[in-house]
Amino acid sequence: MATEPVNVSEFQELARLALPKMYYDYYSGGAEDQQTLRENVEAFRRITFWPRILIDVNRVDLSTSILGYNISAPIIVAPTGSHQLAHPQGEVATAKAAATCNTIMVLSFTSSCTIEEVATSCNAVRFYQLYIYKRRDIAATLVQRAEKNGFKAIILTADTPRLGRREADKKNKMIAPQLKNLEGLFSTKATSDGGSILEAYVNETMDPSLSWKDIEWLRSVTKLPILIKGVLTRADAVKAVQVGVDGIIVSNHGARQLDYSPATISVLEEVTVVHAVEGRVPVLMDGGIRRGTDVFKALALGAQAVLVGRPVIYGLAANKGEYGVRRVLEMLKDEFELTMALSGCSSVKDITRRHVRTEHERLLSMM
Ligand SMILES: Cc1cc2nc3c(=O)[nH]c(=O)nc-3n(C[C@H](O)[C@H](O)[C@H](O)COP(=O)(O)O)c2cc1C
Ligand SMILES: CCCCCCC(=O)C(=O)O
Repeated sequence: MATEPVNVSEFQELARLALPKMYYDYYSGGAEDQQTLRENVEAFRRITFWPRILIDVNRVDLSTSILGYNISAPIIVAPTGSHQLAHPQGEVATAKAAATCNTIMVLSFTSSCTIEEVATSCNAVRFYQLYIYKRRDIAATLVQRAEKNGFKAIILTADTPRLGRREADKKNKMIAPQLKNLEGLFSTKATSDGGSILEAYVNETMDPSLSWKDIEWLRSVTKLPILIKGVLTRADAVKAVQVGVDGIIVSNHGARQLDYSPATISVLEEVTVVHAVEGRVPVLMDGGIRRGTDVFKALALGAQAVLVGRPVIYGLAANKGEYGVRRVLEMLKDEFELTMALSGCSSVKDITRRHVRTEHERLLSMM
């Protein structure tokens, strides 16, 4: 592609050209038949707008706040692993872009750069994403390091008792992550029987017995707010509120875990995660956000903000580092701003359920 990308999706092809096949497949792939991977994007396309006219949109304010932190737009960097496979500056470049765009970065447990490197690189508001290994002391140590280094919340990813079946990774014999954070604490060596080494590593280390009662344990090792990532059902949303989490992330892990789980935008309201929660804690969502219109749709259906995974990596990988990530975030913000103006919303608070029509409503209207 000779010209500069004009939308977020165009970064994907640049990333494909820039990356070794093993890494590109790891970043872009989903589980098994990749049905949920396609659906995460397609489900947004089935939602249409009910725009309002003759409303003063001379000034459009995208800003919002999450857990009390003001951000320039409800678009946050999702936790994704191994950024140094995409660019030598890894998560430091990503964090700097998040800081420039005045948004939150969620640093992955599987980051290539350390908690300390990211913390000292810039002043982005940072949350820390946690996986819990069989060796619980690892989680406790990392949470405490994140807290000491100014991270503002813990995101517990709860959808990965084992790794999803990612067939490209099996064929490519995907390597295990280089987890610099674990140096001196825990080995990242693993052997596989000829398939994905990453998968073998995860299945050896992750604690599949993790359960709701462990939230209490996590509370006992940190004062930071705890958000649960991976909620897809009303029952789990209710449970999460009952056990006292400080926020919920509706996510299917970018379709990398259980194939044929629903597209996240389709359950955000439909499974009434939002209704179940009834405003008691913030509800965020991720999966398939590729346009500013997607951000608007997610907010109209009750999310307070969205997280963006692959597009950030593609921006990073297109040999552009911090600049590429910044461009991705800026493009999404620009498109979101235009969507607000064309829908008659001058602030995020003005976005309501009445601004969108779901597939379900369209079908009902035909009966
Ligand atoms: C390459 C890659 C690595 C990921 N690593 C993590 C991770 O370490 N922890 C986590 O909670 N989620 C991880 N995720 C899931 C993302 O946080 C997020 O849920 C997903 O990417 C959102 O979908 P999107 O890529 O369509 O935006 C990863 C996703 C990708 C694509
Ligand atoms: C402890 C290693 C976890 C690797 C999985 C990273 C991830 O969430 C993903 O690839 O998806």
